[in-house]
Amino acid sequence: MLYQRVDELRERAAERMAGVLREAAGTRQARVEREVAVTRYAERVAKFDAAEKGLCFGRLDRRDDERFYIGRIGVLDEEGDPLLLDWRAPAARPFYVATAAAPGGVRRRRHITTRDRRVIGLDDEVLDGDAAGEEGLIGEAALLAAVNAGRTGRMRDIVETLQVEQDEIIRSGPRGVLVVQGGPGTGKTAVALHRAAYLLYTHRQLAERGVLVVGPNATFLRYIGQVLPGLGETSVLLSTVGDLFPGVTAGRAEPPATAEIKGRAIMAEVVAAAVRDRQAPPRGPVEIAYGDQTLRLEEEDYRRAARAALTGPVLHNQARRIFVRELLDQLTRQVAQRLEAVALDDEGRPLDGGDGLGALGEADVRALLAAGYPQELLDAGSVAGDDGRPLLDEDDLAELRTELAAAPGVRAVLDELWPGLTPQRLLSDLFADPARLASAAPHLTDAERGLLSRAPGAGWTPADVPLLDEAAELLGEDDREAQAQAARRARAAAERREEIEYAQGVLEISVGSRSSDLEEGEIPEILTAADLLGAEELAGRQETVTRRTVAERAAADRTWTFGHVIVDEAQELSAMAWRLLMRRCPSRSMTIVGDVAQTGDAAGASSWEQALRPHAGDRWRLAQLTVNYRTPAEIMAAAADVLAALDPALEPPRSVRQAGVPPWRLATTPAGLPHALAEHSAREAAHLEEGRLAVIVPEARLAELAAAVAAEVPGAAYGPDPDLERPIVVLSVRQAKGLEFDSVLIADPAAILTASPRGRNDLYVALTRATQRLGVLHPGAVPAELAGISEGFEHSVDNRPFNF
Ligand SMILES: Nc1ncnc2c1ncn2[C@@H]1O[C@H](COP(=O)(O)OP(=O)(O)OP(=O)(O)O)[C@@H](O)[C@H]1O
Repeated sequence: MLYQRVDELRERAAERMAGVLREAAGTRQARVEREVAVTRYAERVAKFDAAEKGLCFGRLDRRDDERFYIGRIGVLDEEGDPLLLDWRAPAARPFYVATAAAPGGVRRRRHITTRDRRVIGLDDEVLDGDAAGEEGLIGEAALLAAVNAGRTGRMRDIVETLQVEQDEIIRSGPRGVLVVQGGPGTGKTAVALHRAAYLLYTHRQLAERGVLVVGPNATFLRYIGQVLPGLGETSVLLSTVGDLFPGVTAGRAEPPATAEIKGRAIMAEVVAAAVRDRQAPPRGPVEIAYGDQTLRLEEEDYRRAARAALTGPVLHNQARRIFVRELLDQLTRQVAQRLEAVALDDEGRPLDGGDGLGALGEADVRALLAAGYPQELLDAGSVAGDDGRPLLDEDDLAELRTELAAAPGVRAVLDELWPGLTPQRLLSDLFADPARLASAAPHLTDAERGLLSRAPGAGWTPADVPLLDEAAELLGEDDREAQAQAARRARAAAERREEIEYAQGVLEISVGSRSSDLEEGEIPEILTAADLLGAEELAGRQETVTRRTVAERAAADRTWTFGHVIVDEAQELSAMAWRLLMRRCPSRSMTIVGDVAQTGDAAGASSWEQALRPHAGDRWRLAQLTVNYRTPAEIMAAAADVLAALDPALEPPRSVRQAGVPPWRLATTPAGLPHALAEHSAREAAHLEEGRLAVIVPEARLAELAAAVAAEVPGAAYGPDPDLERPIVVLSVRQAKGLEFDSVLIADPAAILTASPRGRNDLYVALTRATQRLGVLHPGAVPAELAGISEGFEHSVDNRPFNF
């Protein structure tokens, strides 16, 4: 019935759209109205399409005999009464929160499973007010089916089985900073994404500024990339911090120790000092070659100009305009005075022609000509008017000034004293010059400054991006940059005008021919772009694929501020990255999700308090997630040992189920590890059939061990941005963060432990990636933290002991 109704509504929307397109739209006003209507109908059609799979997944039977169906979208009948409630609607809420102990008017909750358009399963819970029947899980059967399902390399939405503690976070108001702390597998990522969908549905105005979702790397963003479009939401930009500076591709890797230094809060002061250093007074007077003359700037001249430039809170490049103007004024006066001095005697009378002009240099003569001195007066040897007064009036001085401003010697000195700077130039110059670094970063040690040093043009790293952003805030727009941007905008506007005209043509031809083919009232079966879109919209879509949505406009604009910002794996963010994100969200409407026990990055946070205090003081609220939906209890027990070694005060999350397969470990010889790993990878892969296997290895051994695995299992994915949809993928811990797999093999845990000061956190992350099976291969003795895992894998693949 619901699918039938959705089909009807979809057809009606398509029909209306076709009708609107057939209407003549002669005036501009009529065309605009047509476009608006067409866009609205096109959005409706798209929404119905997105909800096709699992349209309805629940039913609530109330004690008052009312019955509601819950689904991905809301659907009304002819009278406007609800047939299907959107999962985000307030009336749908009991589906997620009603329990046997607190049924809230609900008698029965039904989970409905569909495949294509057929119901293939029902699961009922009777909520009879019996507190003893309280299990703590909502829709247990549907939930367990979801968590046990094989993984595909793409995250799925969880609207059908959201749990109470998750629902509370998702529906929490948008204001202020909400921190969601939870152990591995507690659904933090899933909750963050559903919260984005909920906020966009409930607070429509958020769509205008869009929502930013920040994740740790490109692989992770691809992993979660389908969830929001699947929920019908597109006003969301997914990005890493490293991608938030338009025009810079932060593709270079660097040692973790360097990234750690770049992430420290003190780097804000280093960048500010680096900017100030570019405004430093010269040591002693500066001589400027100007034609065949030499002009001279005293330190005091510099200081006067700098004082004028820096009155009030101005940015470096804006201040430069004032500085340049002041210094040019001074130089103009200097040249003018010199001209007058050589041309007039002490009483202001013109000098004798021969002597006076003899004292003038070639540049002076040129300047005088440029300043409007009549050639004949110069020829006559006089530089003053008949009345004996100098002829350098305001206009003459202005011209002289223009000439000075264009003189290469003058430009070079101005550039030296107060250069126009882009963030890129500021940082390249800083990192390439030990003297600049020493001056801007006196609080770093020589060794730390050494780590920051690099040749210009080496390429940017993700940790550079917050520094570039910081610099951009202090520099303001560089003149050249502003000009280039204005030119780009003008070009884009011209191209867009052309495209609109072209699209209008396409639309008219297309609508004309289609409508003539159609019977009265018939709608076209296959909708083309022209059926769906108005000319302007069509032009917009053709313009460039990346300029279509709010999210994409936001991605191209460094100064864009978002309606809401969601940060995933937020524990990894450095202090400098936090500063950048806070600038993108002045309203501080933010959701921050993560687990401080999983922090692997040396620049990351060890407490939320420490990360957030500088930006939000104590004005942030904490919500906790406590149930692990990913890692089975057997594997979580092994991970808990590592967590206890990390900090005995930390509580592991409670697993929602057992897998029935205990984790195993196996000792190998150091030389035998690659071979053993490859063999076990092949066995696990064969065992898994449909699911996904991850082999997690120490970062330093990634290339070597991945090659060994790929030699045994062709098609295994690895590399900087591996394809997670392949059956086997070899990853470092850093790459595996936030991801999950049916089965996981960990190689050389001792090397993971010792690779960084946060080695235990890393091992904890690696151990908690599996949804079903876990094996550990350790060359030599087992690290103490893993001694609790039973040796040998008789419970695992094929019950045969297997030793290398
Ligand atoms: N209510 C739920 N119903 C079904 N599946 C769920 C539910 N909550 C979480 N899951 C599943 O549990 C798994 C872990 O979720 P998610 O990746 O969001 O956890 P996380 O807290 O971000 O983990 P980590 O900190 O390890 O990155 C996912 O497969 C997710 O779909």
